[in-house]
Amino acid sequence: MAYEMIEVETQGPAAVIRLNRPAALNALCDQLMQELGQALRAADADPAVAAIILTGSEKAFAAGADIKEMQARRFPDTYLNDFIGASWEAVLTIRKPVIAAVAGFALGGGCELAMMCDMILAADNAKFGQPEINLGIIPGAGGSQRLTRAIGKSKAMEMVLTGRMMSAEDAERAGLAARVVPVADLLPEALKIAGKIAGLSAPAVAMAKEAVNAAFELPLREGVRLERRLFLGLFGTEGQQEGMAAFVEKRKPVFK
Ligand SMILES: CC(C)=CC(=O)SCCNC(=O)CCNC(=O)[C@H](O)C(C)(C)COP(=O)(O)OP(=O)(O)OC[C@H]1O[C@@H](n2cnc3c(N)ncnc32)[C@H](O)[C@@H]1OP(=O)(O)O
Repeated sequence: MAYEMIEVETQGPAAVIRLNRPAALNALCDQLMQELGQALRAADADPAVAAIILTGSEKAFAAGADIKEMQARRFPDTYLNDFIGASWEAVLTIRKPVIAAVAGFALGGGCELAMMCDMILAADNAKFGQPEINLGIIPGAGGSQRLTRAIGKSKAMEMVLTGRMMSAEDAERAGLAARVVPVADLLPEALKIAGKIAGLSAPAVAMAKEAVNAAFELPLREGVRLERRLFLGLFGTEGQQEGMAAFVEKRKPVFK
């Protein structure tokens, strides 16, 4: 598939999707989001891919939705056409783990896109923010909800109400980013995570992802029930048999 605004390459068991619109700091215009959705679905369907890495440039993961494209939009067309609709939420429909490898600016829709991924690995120059308030709008792709759940009300409120950016170190401390690594190590570290996942039991990985993501959607009791069903369903899988046999036999498991 030929794309104009993203690049896709396979590195070992990982599909690396790179946002590539440098002149606009990877601003997320309609075309880019359409291409991203297609690339994500293709990687999800590819049996050779165990995990997906979504990244940008050293200067910007993405500086948000394309302001120049949004400038002329008016209600009620915005509501009737919901431009932040299916194409923005494609990443939420992907069943394989999606790692956001974030360097530089992750602002507005860029921060929201990163938060829709399963984990955020941050380069030490990453800057997260929801600066929509400076444009006379508010976050529209889940920022007010996901950021608040990730870092708590007070920190999220300060960022959303003032547009203040958060450094990579602060993002790690607050629980937004899993880890901070030197910018030069960002992709290699993301590839290491993908490699580790690729060596595990695929059904267990898929169910682990489903269970953790359910924590954002379900009340505790329902979430625990879902986890229990998934957990019990793994017994008898090749992965469970191999994993437990390997432990008992004091050897490394080999998952297919
Ligand atoms: C998802 C929803 C519902 C909403 C949103 O996401 S709203 C957008 C939120 N994001 C922002 O408000 C960030 C906007 N960008 C900036 O504030 C700055 O560009 C910066 C702080 C990220 C970087 O500043 P810097 O001085 O280093 O670079 P610039 O000269 O400002 O930008 C370079 C180049 O990129 C264009 N650009 C940057 N961000 C966007 C954007 N979000 N949409 C469209 N274009 C963007 C910028 O205009 C410039 O290009 P030109 O020189 O051709 O104008």
